Amino acid sequence: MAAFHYNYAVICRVPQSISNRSVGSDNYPRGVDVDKARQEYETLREVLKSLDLNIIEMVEDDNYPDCCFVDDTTVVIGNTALIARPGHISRQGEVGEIRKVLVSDLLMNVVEIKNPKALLDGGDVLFTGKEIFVGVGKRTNEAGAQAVAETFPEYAVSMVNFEKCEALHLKDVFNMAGRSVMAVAPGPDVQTVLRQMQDVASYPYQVMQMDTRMATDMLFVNGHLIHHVRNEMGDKSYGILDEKILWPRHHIQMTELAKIGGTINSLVILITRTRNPKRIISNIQDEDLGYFTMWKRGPDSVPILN
Ligand SMILES: CN(C)C(=N)NCCC[C@H](N)C(=O)O
Repeated sequence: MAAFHYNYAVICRVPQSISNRSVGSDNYPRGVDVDKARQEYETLREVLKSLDLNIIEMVEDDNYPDCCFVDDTTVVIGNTALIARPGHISRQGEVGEIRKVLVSDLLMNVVEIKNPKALLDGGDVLFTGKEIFVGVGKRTNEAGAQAVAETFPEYAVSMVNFEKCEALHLKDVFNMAGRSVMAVAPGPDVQTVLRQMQDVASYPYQVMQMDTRMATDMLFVNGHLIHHVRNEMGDKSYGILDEKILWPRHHIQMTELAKIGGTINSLVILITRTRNPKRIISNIQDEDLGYFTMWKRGPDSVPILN
């Protein structure tokens, strides 16, 4: 199977309201340090920019304190985007702006979930490049997993029972670190889910066992691995990466956003956008779209397509 080369990354700025209104901020009575969270986000944005990606940066919306965690709002593979239905009610409205970006700017084939009972967080969907695993647990139910299977019939889609896992999202504890290397968090609850995945997997993966949860949070994009700085993930896990990952690595900090469940992978929607024969794009070619584009009213805003 050809390796995926992503050409777009959709990200969203960190809203001020994340400080004390995000899901999970109750655990931090002193609030999240928004300036620090924004620095973390900006560092990630700069790394993504260096990786041959067109960046679509959405302006934050204080009505949605978790809006920067864009990965939960959609599942995108190829030219198709399934709009998620976040399992936490406060997050369901986030999909509106994402839908607009996917439809109007990126001209994707956008699919809506039909079953009114379905719940789906993108953070529960792990696309390995070859097949899809959907964790059914705190935020995603079976009907949500079913919607993924119906939307992407060209891939094997396996539902894994994630209910007993302590983590909130599947991608808090499983992530791709390379083309067939899967990083796995420690803990018996995670190992139980891993066994389920191994039982149903259609392809062999090399399991890279990490020794901290945070060390598992990473993003593999265009042959590069973005992960945490050494002191955040622990020396042992860092040593594992040194030994196993022979492709370029980028080290960033994510401690502030992690306080409210944020991860590196949760901040990015990666897209491989090819020409879509069903929709006509006025004379503009991908190459003309600009290196750094801004959705909505940002000061550097550049219209992507018109
Ligand atoms: C793996 N992914 C996508 C995530 N970890 N998402 C972070 C969501 C955090 C937010 N406070 C929430 O509770 O929804």
